[in-house]
Amino acid sequence: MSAGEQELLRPRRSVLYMPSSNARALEKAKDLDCDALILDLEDAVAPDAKAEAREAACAAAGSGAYGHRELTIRVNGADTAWHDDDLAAACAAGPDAIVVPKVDSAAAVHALTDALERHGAPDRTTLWAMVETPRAMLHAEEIAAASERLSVLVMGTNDLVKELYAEHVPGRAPLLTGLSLALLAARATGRVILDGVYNDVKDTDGFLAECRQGREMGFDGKTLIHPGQVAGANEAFSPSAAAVEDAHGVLEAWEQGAGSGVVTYRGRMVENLHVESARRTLALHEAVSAGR
Ligand SMILES: CC(C)(COP(=O)(O)OP(=O)(O)OC[C@H]1O[C@@H](n2cnc3c(N)ncnc32)[C@H](O)[C@@H]1OP(=O)(O)O)[C@@H](O)C(=O)NCCC(=O)NCCSC(=O)C[C@H](O)C(=O)O
Ligand SMILES: [Mg+2]
Repeated sequence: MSAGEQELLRPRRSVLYMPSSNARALEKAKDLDCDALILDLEDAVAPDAKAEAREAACAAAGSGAYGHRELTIRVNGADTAWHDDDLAAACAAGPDAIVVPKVDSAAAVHALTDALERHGAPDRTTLWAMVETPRAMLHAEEIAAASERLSVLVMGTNDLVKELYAEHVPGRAPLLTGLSLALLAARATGRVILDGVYNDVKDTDGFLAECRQGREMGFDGKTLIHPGQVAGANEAFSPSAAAVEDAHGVLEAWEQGAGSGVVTYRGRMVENLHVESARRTLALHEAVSAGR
């Protein structure tokens, strides 16, 4: 399996944001069952807390205290006074990835990868680009393809709703074009893509419905804002027991019909492309199980 294929199978079902200014949240995250953490310096941190939050995020990234969880730092945007200092500090801390908000062109990605090199970020530190503006939706493919260092696209659905003058509604009809454009770009370029956050931390049914929608659309996982959302996202973005059983059945039926280009399983047509999907389901299941 190539490095790119392995990257696509790394579980990122539950990716939890937390304000880096919140010491309690940083501590609590060490015991949460999420696949990845985004230590935020941007929206969740007040201007007068930015410097302290930066220090806390970098200390956390270098602490080795977060176990298997992928650890990332979200810096402030390129158009802010904090961006350069955030990038320099994050590069020195060397998290698994640096998350950058409001990336809207290939040129922006190039400027970021140049900055990562200039600041001596270790090779293991990749770039996660947040796509959250109309311009980013229209340029999603060139953003995703701009650098091999860019491994993940992250939907910023709050900013997208704001920029579109849209509204948050069940089913997300106003966002479907943008979500689909970003998904197409991620899949066309072999990148991972994470769905946006669900703001109402008390609305479990609404949250689970949005997880299901994201999974059905093809997202690899969901960004989260509260520990109470982790278990639901893990379940929604893991292959279910039924899907795993079905995948084994597809492979068995295919092997029994060796040589013929088409067989049936449980009354369904099975061709080579279905076998590839079944293999992916099993590989994902294995990757998720290995992390437990
Ligand atoms: C949304 C919250 C402000 C809710 O906070 P609160 O009411 O205090 O939550 P609880 O009392 O239910 O908290 C229970 C315990 O869990 C800990 N906690 C809460 N949130 C987190 C978290 N995100 N990570 C880790 N731990 C967390 C509390 O400390 C409590 O612990 P304990 O004391 O032991 O009981 C709050 O959840 C929050 O701040 N969430 C994160 C907000 C955030 O990071 N926002 C920025 C990212 S979203 C975004 O910007 C997306 C994008 O850019 C876009 O455009 O869409
Ligand atoms: Mg945003």
